[in-house]
Amino acid sequence: MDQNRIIFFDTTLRDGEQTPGVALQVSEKVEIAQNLVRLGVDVIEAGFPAASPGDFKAVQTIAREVKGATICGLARANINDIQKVADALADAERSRLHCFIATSDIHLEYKLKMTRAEAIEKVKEVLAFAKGKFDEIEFSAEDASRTDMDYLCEVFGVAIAGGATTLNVPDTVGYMTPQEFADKIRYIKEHTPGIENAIISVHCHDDLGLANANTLAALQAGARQVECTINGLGERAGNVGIEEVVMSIKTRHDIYPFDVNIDTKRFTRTSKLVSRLTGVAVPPNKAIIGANAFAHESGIHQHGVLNNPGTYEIMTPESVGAEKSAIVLGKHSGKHAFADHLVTLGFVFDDEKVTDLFTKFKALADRKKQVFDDDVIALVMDNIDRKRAIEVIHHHYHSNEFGYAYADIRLSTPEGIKEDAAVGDGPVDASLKAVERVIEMPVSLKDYQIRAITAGKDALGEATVKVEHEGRIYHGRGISTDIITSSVNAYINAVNSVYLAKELEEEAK
Ligand SMILES: CC(=O)SCCNC(=O)CCNC(=O)[C@H](O)C(C)(C)COP(=O)(O)OP(=O)(O)OC[C@H]1O[C@@H](n2cnc3c(N)ncnc32)[C@H](O)[C@@H]1OP(=O)(O)O
Ligand SMILES: CC(C)C(=O)C(=O)O
Repeated sequence: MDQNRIIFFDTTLRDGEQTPGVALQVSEKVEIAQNLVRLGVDVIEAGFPAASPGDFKAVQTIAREVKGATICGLARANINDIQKVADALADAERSRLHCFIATSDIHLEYKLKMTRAEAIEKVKEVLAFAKGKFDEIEFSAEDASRTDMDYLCEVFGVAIAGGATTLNVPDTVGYMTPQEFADKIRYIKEHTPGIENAIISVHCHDDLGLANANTLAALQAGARQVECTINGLGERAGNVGIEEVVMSIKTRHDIYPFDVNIDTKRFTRTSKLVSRLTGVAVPPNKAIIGANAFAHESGIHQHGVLNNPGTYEIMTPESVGAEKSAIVLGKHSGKHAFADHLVTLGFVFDDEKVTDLFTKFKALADRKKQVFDDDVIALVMDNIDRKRAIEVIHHHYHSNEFGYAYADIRLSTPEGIKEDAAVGDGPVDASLKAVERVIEMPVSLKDYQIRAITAGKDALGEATVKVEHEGRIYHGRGISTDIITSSVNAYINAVNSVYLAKELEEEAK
């Protein structure tokens, strides 16, 4: 294999599942594994078969159904665990045993209650048992980064003699710093018998927020396998996220001249899938996959990005499969971004009018965390003396405990006052259907979200909707203590945006 090719070993389904509160079903693990193959990972650590019958089943099912990557199972240094991995991986296209034992003095003394010599004997014994049962054997020295270096090299030498071809150096407790970790990898390369025929792997935890920096430093020092997870999931502060390592290599290829075989355009969708199935939300400010990774809120940045995204973006959102850069209007936004946004909403004004609206926008933004499209539309409407096309005159609904709901609505529309009624699955569905019947405009609901924006029993509920009309997306937002009213208002606001855009288009002709 190419000397600079990095092997990606994904452990979302094993260390990632050790994230507190996460327990995946077999079918969910298979779905994630299939997506990992599409992403291009080389090895999938599908689980720890001795941990539970469910984990055994998951590893076995993935081994049977998921082709295109090596399937790996974790085992302690004991015969029973290794036999379970062998049984679970019997039908794998290519199988790998990942056998580990802790080697630091603190783990040996307090956890395993073994001497250094006994641990070495254990490695010899279990690898002799494993020999011939797998296509590949990986050996990990748990807590390697806090292990005496000469002892670590001795254990690795024994593992290589026992048939291991990948030697993993876990920074189990995320204690390393980049320079120090790189020095350890070089030391291992220079002092481990037989290492020239093996691959050095690293497995970095993020306890000090250094997992990616440590991984990259290890690669520079000669490691060629990276153990990682989707969304940086994993025990405690998690493992290094695959997207961070890959995009560091791709973005700084001048410093990290490595070859990777990962389809980076799949990062965002894979991240969303894993977040949905694990129930672990991705923080908005998370590098590469966070919702804000390509969002710009401040005027100076927005001005730069509008002229050339490269001023503030070191990779394109498309390269990681994210939606295009977002210009978020808020109190730090500037006039360039505001004027650009007016145009995207269909408003074209002279500079004097834009300046006047911008002053009012700044005053509004000082009072609100984020200014949405319908806030801007309302601001414009109030200042250009234009009536909203549709207003609610009356709205009434009722529903029963079986989910059946009825709603009627009376609206003032450009064609006069009109009313209609509808039934639906719940009061929101019935109310929006009633609105659709009245407005007779082909709009389709693309997104609908509801959230409480204040606390307590009288909390305000905010509904946001996205509707599509003739290939364009329009946004609407509504706020009320009654979430059905919020939803109807959000929908009507989005429809008003459609009317307004049409009016302005007509005027421009
Ligand atoms: C750094 C890592 O992430 S390692 C992977 C960690 N992942 C997990 O632990 C998840 C799955 N684990 C489990 O379901 C359980 O811990 C099991 C099924 C593996 C074991 O459960 P139990 O038998 O109840 O043991 P328990 O978890 O309390 O203690 C761990 C035992 O494994 C032993 N052990 C720990 N690591 C190793 C090792 N690498 N090799 C051999 N034995 C080990 C401990 O000494 C202890 O043995 P003891 O029971 O004889 O004292
Ligand atoms: C099993 C090993 C590789 C591990 O998860 C760790 O040390 O963190």
